[in-house]
Amino acid sequence: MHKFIEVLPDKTSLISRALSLTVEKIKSAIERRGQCTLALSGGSTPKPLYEALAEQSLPWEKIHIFWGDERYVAVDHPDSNQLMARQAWLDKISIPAANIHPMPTGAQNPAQDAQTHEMELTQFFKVKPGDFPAFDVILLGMGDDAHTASLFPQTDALKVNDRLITVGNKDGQPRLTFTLPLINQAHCVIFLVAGESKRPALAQVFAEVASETIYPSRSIQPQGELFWLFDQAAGAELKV
Ligand SMILES: O=C1O[C@H](COP(=O)(O)O)[C@@H](O)[C@H](O)[C@H]1O
Repeated sequence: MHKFIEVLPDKTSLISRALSLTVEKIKSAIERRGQCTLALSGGSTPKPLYEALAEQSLPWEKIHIFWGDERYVAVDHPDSNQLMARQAWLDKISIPAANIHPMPTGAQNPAQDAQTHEMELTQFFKVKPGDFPAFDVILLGMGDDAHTASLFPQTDALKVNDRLITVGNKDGQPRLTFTLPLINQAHCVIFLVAGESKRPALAQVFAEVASETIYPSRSIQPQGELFWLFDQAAGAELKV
């Protein structure tokens, strides 16, 4: 793993750096393999990045969009990660509908939807059951509790290592999420972390010793590159 840490002066610079890095990684995947597989994060931090990506001129037909996690709500629900990305970005560009691969949430059975999406990924990447595909780029955020994707502290999802997709648990509410081994198979993972409220969790994520069960973002160790991008408010006190 190659790890890079950057503390940007403010949120605007953070988004601008995330934009240039994401575009660079998308282009290099397309140059190498003819397409890019990109997994999105949800929450509030990446919205301006998605708005900026909507203004880019990229070969959208060569880009396949996935989500690293999804709240278990209907696609038109305000909490939907898919809805946020569609409104900020995907509905504004000419991308083939077949290139958008949302996590399904309609079966009223999270385990069944997780299994359906697992099959979609297995077929898309043409991997054998039990093998983990390598995404070109996975965007991640980190919550104040150090969760990432929907891998929350002290939950069963953290222990799943034989599947691509599992059911996360946010205070008793189900979510769908990439598993740790799927994230860690990626060529490039980019964390975007903004705001002072993230400082206590970050101190533990970057501490020499701390629990990965309590601070799940510590477990993100991809085989390729790992970028941690912070704004000053989040990263000011980091000792790295
Ligand atoms: O619930 C979620 O939270 C994290 C962090 O979100 P943020 O609002 O602090 O940026 C996010 O990465 C994840 O995808 C989302 O579902």
